[in-house]
Amino acid sequence: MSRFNRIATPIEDLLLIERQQIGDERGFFSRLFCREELTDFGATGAIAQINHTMTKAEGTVRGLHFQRPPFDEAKFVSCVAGAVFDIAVDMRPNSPTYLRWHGEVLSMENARSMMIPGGFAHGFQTLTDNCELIYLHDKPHTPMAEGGLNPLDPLLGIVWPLAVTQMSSRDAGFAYLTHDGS
Ligand SMILES: Cc1cn([C@H]2C[C@H](O)[C@@H](COP(=O)(O)OP(=O)(O)O[C@H]3O[C@H](C)C(=O)[C@H](O)[C@H]3O)O2)c(=O)[nH]c1=O
Repeated sequence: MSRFNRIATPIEDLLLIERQQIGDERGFFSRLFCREELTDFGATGAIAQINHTMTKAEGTVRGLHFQRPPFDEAKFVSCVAGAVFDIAVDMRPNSPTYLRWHGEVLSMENARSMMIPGGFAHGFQTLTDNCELIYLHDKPHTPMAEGGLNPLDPLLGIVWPLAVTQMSSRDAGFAYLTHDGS
């Protein structure tokens, strides 16, 4: 019996994964990831790095980040405390949904994760204080390959649920895209 329910999104290959929680009087047990069941995670299927972030204030935006090929990484993003509006932007040049974004609420309560293939930029906005995210990456952090999109870029047209209360200077400094996506 699968521990994960896969939900398609309007962007091909971008999946929402619902994790089964096995509850009892003590609370619940949940499998955060399973390579055997989620074989389509990443090109290699291997987990190269696991990251954990805590974001203190509601309304904070982190992202939108990506790594350029050959370091373009698949990410499996789960919210284990609080709730976030998680966004992925399709940056695959030949994709019919190139530069389209899709967002989902990930929270401790809804036990949902986003499976984001390589070729996407990722970011999120916190919907509560004290949000914690766990990221699984199939490639290591490679600063020289890192790039970013401005979360407020009008060309992307991302509708953030809340007024943006905090953003790193790096994220705020990403240049807006031009109409050819450059
Ligand atoms: C990503 C990363 C960062 N760092 C260091 C670099 C900085 O000194 C510090 C904070 O990095 P940054 O400001 O890039 O952290 P976020 O803004 O949360 O970035 C992350 O959040 C967005 C939403 C993502 O999707 C990425 O996973 C990741 O880029 O951690 C590391 O040491 N290893 C890493 O793998």
